[in-house]
Amino acid sequence: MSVENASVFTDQLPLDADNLSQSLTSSLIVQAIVWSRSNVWSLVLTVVVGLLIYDQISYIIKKGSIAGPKFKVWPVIGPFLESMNPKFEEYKAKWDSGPLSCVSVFHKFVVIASNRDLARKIFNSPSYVKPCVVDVAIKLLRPTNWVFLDGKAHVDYRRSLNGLFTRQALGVYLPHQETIYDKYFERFVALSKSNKGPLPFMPEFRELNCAVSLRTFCGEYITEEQVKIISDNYYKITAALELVNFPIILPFTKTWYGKKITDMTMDIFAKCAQMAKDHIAQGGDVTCVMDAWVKLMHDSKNSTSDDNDEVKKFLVRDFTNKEISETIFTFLFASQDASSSATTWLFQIIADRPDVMAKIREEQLRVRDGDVHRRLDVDLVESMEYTRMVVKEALRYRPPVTMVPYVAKKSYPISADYTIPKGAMVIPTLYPALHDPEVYENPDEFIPERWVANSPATNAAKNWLVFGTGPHVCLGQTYVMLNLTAMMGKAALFYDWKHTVTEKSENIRVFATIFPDDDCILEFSKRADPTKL
Ligand code: HEM
Repeated sequence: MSVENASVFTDQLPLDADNLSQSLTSSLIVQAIVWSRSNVWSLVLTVVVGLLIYDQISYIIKKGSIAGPKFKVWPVIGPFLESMNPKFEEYKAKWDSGPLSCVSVFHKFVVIASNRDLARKIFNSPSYVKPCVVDVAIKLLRPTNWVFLDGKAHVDYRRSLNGLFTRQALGVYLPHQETIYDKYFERFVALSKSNKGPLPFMPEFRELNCAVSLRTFCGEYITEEQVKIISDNYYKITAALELVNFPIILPFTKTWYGKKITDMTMDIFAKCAQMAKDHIAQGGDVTCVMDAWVKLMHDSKNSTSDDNDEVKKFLVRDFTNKEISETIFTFLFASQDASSSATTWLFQIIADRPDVMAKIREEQLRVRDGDVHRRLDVDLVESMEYTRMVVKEALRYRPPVTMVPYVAKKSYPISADYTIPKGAMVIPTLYPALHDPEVYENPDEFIPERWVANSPATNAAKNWLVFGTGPHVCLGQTYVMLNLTAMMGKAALFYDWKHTVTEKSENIRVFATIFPDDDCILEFSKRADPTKL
C-alpha cells in the first residue's frame, strides 16, 4: 500500500474511544512512515547530489590545465554512449585539441597524449605506467597470462619469447605462410566468380590472417576444421574487447560469446602444445612457433653450464601447456586485428594506384630472376625493397593501432605543469606522430618512395611508432614486415584485383583497429601471364 493510500484509509475510521486510540496510533504510525520514507528519499537525494558534485569536482581537479570539456556534460557516464560507437574524426579532433587532453567515462579518468615526444615518454616510463587492457580482457585472457606481468617479471618472460621471432625461426615459418596465401588467393578468385562481381573483402582478409597466424603458431597440429572454427568466430573476441565494454560477463552478451571462443581456442592450443612437445621429444624438426618454443625448452634443459649459446640468451625455462596456450593466444590476439587492418588497406591502396602495382610487379619479376614460381625464403623477401616500402608506407598512412591504453601505477608528473593522477588511463597515440608534416611531407598522401635510404622519413626513427616503443614494443614486428611484404608481392605477381570505390572507401571505421568504412569492395581474377608486366 502506498503512503497516500494509507492516509485515505485512516481518514475513514469511525470515532469511538477505542477506535479513536486505534486511529491515533494508526495515524502516528502512518506519519512516522511518511516521515521516515521522506527522510530516506531526502537522504538518497542528498547522497546522489553529493556524488554528482563529487564526480564533477574530482573531474575538474584531475583535468587541471589540460584540454578537455570544462565539466562532465553527462554526469557520471561522461561520453560513454559516444564511445560505444567511436568515430575516427572524433578521436582526431581530440588529438588536435592539445598535446595532453582528457575525458572521463564513469569512474575512469583518461589522459590522451597526442604528440610524438609525450607518447614516447609514456611508452618508455615503465616505472609509472603499465599496459591497461580493458577490464574484461583479464577475464578473457586469464589473470595468469604473461601480458599482465610488469617490470622484471615481464622483461624476463619476454626474453624467453624472443627466440621465436629470430630471422632463422621466421625462415622456418615462411613456407607454411605461403601455402595459406596460395589457398586463400585462389579462394578470392573463386568467390569473385561465384558472386559474379565485386564483394566486401574485409571479412575474407580477417579469415586469411587468422589462418596464416594459426598455421605459423601451431603448424600442422591444428586441424583445418579448428582453423575454420576459430577464423569464423574470432570477431566475437574483438567485439568483446572493445575499449568501452560492460565489465561483468552476463550470459548471451558480447563478452560472454567472446569468453566462450577464447576458452575453446586456448583448449585447442594446449593440445597443440602437447603435440609439439611429443614431436620435439622424438627428435622432430621445428615447423612452427610452438615447435620453436619447445625446442628452446628442450635445448635449455640439455645445455651445459658453460654453453654460451642462444638458449642462455633467451633465458628459457619449462613452460606448461596452459602457459603456452595462453601466450600463443596473446600472439593471435595481438596479431589478428592489426594484421587484418594492414592487409585490407594494402589491397585497397594498391588497387587504387596502378603505378604502385606496376612497380611491385616489376620488382617481383626482377628479384625472382625470371622464375616466377620460386618459393619464398627470407633472402628473397628481404630483397623486395620496393614492396617493403609500400608496406611500410601503408602502415604509416593507415596505422592499424592508433592508440595504446596504459594505466598510471602512481602519480605521474608527465610535464612541468601536469601530473597524471594515479589510476588514470593514459593513452599514447601513434597516428599524429606518423602524420607529422615536419617529418613526412604531405603526410596524407601515400608515397612509398619516402622510405628510400637516408630520407627524412627513414632517419626519423623516433616518429616510427607503428609498433609502439619501449619494454612492450611489438614482439611480432619483424614477422609482420616479412609476412606482409611476402604476401603482397605474391598477390601482385599472380592476381589482379579491382576496387569498387564508394564514397565510404576513404572513411576510417574504428573496430579495435581501423578499416575502410565500406569493407573494401574488390573483385579478384588470376593473371593470365605473371611473367608479363
Ligand atoms: C600490423 C600488425 C601489427 C601491429 C601494427 C602491431 C602493433 C603493436 C603495438 C602498437 C603494440 C603495443 C606496443 C607498446 O605498448 O609499446 C603491440 C604489442 C604486441 N604485439 Fe603487435 N602488432 C602487430 C602484429 C603482431 C603480431 C603478428 C604479433 C605476434 C606474432 C604481435 C605480438 C605482439 C605482442 C605479444 C605485443 C605485447 C608485447 C608486450 O607487452 O611485451 N603483434 N603490437
